[in-house]
Amino acid sequence: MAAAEGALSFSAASVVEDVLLQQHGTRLRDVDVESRRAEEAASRRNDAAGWLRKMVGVVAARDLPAEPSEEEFRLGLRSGIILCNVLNKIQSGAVPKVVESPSDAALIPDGAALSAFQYFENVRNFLVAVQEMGLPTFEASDLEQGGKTSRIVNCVLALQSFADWKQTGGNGVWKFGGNVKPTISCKSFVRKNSEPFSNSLSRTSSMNEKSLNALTSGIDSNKMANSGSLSMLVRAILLDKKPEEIPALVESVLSKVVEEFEHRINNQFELKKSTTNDVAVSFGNKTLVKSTTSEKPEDKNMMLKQQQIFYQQQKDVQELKQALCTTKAGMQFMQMKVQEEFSSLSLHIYGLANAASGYHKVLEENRKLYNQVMDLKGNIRVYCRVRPFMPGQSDLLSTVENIEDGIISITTPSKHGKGRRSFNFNKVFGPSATQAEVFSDTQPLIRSVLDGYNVCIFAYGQTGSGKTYTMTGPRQLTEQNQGVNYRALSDLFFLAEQRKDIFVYDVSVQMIEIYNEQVRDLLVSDGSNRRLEIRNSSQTGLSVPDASLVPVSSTFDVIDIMNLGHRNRAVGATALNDRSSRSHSCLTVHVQGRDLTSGTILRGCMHLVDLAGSERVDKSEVTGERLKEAQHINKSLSALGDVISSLAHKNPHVPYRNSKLTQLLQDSLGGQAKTLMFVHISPEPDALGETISTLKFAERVATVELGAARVNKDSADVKDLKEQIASLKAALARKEEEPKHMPHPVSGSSERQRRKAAELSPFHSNLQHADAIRDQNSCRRPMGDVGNLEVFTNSALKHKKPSFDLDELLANSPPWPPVPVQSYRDEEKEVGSGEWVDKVMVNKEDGSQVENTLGCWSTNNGHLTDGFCQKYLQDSSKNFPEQTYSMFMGSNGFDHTNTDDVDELDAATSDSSEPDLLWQFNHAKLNGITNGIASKANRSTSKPRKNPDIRNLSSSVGPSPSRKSSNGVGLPLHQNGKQQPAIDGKRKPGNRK
Ligand SMILES: Nc1ncnc2c1ncn2[C@@H]1O[C@H](COP(=O)(O)OP(=O)(O)OP(=O)(O)O)[C@@H](O)[C@H]1O
Repeated sequence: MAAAEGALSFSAASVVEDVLLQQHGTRLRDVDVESRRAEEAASRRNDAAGWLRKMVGVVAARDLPAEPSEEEFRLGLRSGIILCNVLNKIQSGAVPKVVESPSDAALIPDGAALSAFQYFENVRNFLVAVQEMGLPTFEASDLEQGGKTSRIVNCVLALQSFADWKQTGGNGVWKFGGNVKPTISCKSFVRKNSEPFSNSLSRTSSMNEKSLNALTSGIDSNKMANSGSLSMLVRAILLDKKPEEIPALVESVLSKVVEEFEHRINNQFELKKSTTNDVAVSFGNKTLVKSTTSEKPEDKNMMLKQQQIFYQQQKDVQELKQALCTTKAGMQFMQMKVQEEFSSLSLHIYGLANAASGYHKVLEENRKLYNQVMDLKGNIRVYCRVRPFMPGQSDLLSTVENIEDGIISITTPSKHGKGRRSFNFNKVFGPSATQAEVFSDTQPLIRSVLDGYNVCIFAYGQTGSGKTYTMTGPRQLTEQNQGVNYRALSDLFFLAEQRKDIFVYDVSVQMIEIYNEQVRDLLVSDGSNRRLEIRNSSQTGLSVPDASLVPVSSTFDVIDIMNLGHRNRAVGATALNDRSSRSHSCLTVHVQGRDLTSGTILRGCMHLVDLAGSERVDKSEVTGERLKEAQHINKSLSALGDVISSLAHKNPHVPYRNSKLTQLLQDSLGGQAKTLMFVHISPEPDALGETISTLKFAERVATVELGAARVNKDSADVKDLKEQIASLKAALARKEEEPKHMPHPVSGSSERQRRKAAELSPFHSNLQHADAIRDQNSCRRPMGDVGNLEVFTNSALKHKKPSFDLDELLANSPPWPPVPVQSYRDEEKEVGSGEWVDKVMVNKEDGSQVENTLGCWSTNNGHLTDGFCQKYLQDSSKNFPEQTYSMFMGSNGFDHTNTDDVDELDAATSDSSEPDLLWQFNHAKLNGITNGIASKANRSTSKPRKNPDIRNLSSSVGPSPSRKSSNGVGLPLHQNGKQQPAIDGKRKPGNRK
């Protein structure tokens, strides 16, 4: 409250006074309050001046008259000397240094100015001391003209009161007001007023004064104490008031005073605020505006406080600046760090980008290496699969004796009871192998397709051996028994998905069928049966550009597509297999991959071929249309064999155009293409002939085509052959002990036959050679002693050429396709000696072959016995099946056959005569032997053939019913279908079924 009061520039008394004047001014005018106030003020001034003079003495207070006017009073005290000295008298040392008036003012130049300054010091020191003593003060400006003298008077009188209190011993706490003697005497006041007024005033004063004093004491008791004018005013107001009116009056005055007080406080507060702002602004501008510097102590305090606040604020600002600097430095540091991290990150990213491109290169390299490994494994791989017995065949004994490490051993009957023949493949799957197991080794090829390679997977085998099962699956298809086709495509999608960050692949499929050498689209939905052309030089890169090309993106698409294909596929019923497919079906998957980084386009193509079964015509009991189908099938399979054979020998010309099948597969056979052949065999004993033929061919393909593995395989063969040569030598040595001459019962007819063939043939030049061969025949040994025709063939070659040429050897191995051996059981009965298969081969492949072969061989060593030749020729004269013929012709004659013309093919078979056949066979084998590889000379000499018999014979492919007699010699039939009489009369008569 004291602080608040100190800050106020007005007193509560003045406020009350003003309020009372405002409310009752008009009435007060009547009582001349102003004059009375002036009178009262003069009286109090005189009291104060008198007391001061008394205290400091008249001399010292020479400027202060005893009854001074307001002006005199102010000027008298203006130097502050009197006031300071009086104060020091009351309380010594209250003002430590009092600036005294110079004794001679003239000594001081510009003394007035200096004095004013010094006086101001005195006044200020006085006011500070008085304030510290708790006495009412005034303001320094009150000593100037216009100032409030009454406040100075109040202060002096309060000082007097204090001095009196001190003089009386200073007991208790001095309290201004309580100790103050009222300076206004009622008497003198009353003296100037009329009696009734005086009475009324005296009557109410005791009570009313108390009320108003109580009213004002709480507000400004110090100042009110000596405020005679206020008392007078109060009295004047209360003069005519009744006692019961006074509370309401007091209440109204009080509320008015509070209102006025609040109003003034607010005004002052506003004023202070603006002053503070001015000061702050001037401080901010670092110029201290003197005019704003209040000389009042409250103002000074305020200023000090403001200064403190200002300094505090400046300090805060400094601190903030410092914090800002620190933050800035921190930010710069962080920026630097971010920069550093950014550059290290860039380096890291750069490294990663490098690594990524390196990874790309590694992937590329990986792909190359992978494919190189695949190449090293061999471009053509051969897997063998054995079908399990069909339901209801549990009582049968399997012909498959053992399967181990890619070697399959087949039980074969021999003269000693039981023989065994082993074949080596890349892999052999037994009857219990699952579809997944079979496919697992195929998977790497799928990867190659995505790497832009062409792949061909085909299933080969006799009818009902499980080709369709391997490639597609059984009729009731489940996820487990899905075949290679489905798995290959889902693997393709899977790998494509895995590579999707590197490559984008488009996959589309075609499905076609080759039936009777006609290409049909299997993906037509309108049932149209249009013949399609195969164009290997097509712009689109598609072999069959007109076939439906259906984009696929999932295994489900593939299943749909293949279901459609299977519905459209020509399926014919045969006696062997009611689902036997008589056409080759080919699902071709075209893959185009775009490298997302380099933009390179890779194109791969995969043929998944389910070949038609190479069934034995006689067993299938087919005629007419079915027979025609069979002939076409065998013809195309032969062509496939020729192509593989040519590729194996790296012939400059590969006879792709000999069949639609090879034409179709041209891009996927040879070159960069990778080929996988699934060879299927049936386990039944009655399929043994087919099984052996199939396996022989397959082994040959595997041996020939395998790259790196070829050496090992070749070595095994060489070793095998060497052993056989050794055994042959031993046999020869034994034979040398026997009689030199043995009459040959069939030599005459044989000679006649051979000569006739030679005459009909345009190749007269070979006659001489044939003679030589005939001569050698007299030295042949019986088959039973020889054991294996192939051995002889190979041995002869070996003998002829000291440096062993494997290719040549292979070229002279049984040709492809291995045409089913006819009625081997019959042959077995007839021959009854030697290793079963080879024996069959000997018997079925006719004596001419052996005659020639051995002739060649004998020419060089001259040790073959007549007994052997006799037996052999005998056998050959009665057994000369056209299958055997075609087996040998397969690799030599198909490239000049008009394969498109089925009727011509039939005519060929019926036009053939036995001598022609015999000659042709001899000629072929002769050339085969003398030239090593199925010679070109043979082909070139065959080409100009004009003789229809010869042409037709050479073009006969596969099991032709017209040539397929029960005696197996392949007696020619006339066009009417009747068999020609045997030339030598020894051939078994009999018609084909
Ligand atoms: N590995 C096997 N497991 C079980 N059943 C098999 C297996 N292989 C083939 N089969 C069954 O044998 C029968 C003949 O098989 P499939 O039709 O596949 O022979 P194919 O060689 O395709 O005959 P074709 O040449 O006439 O088309 C079918 O009923 C088939 O389900």
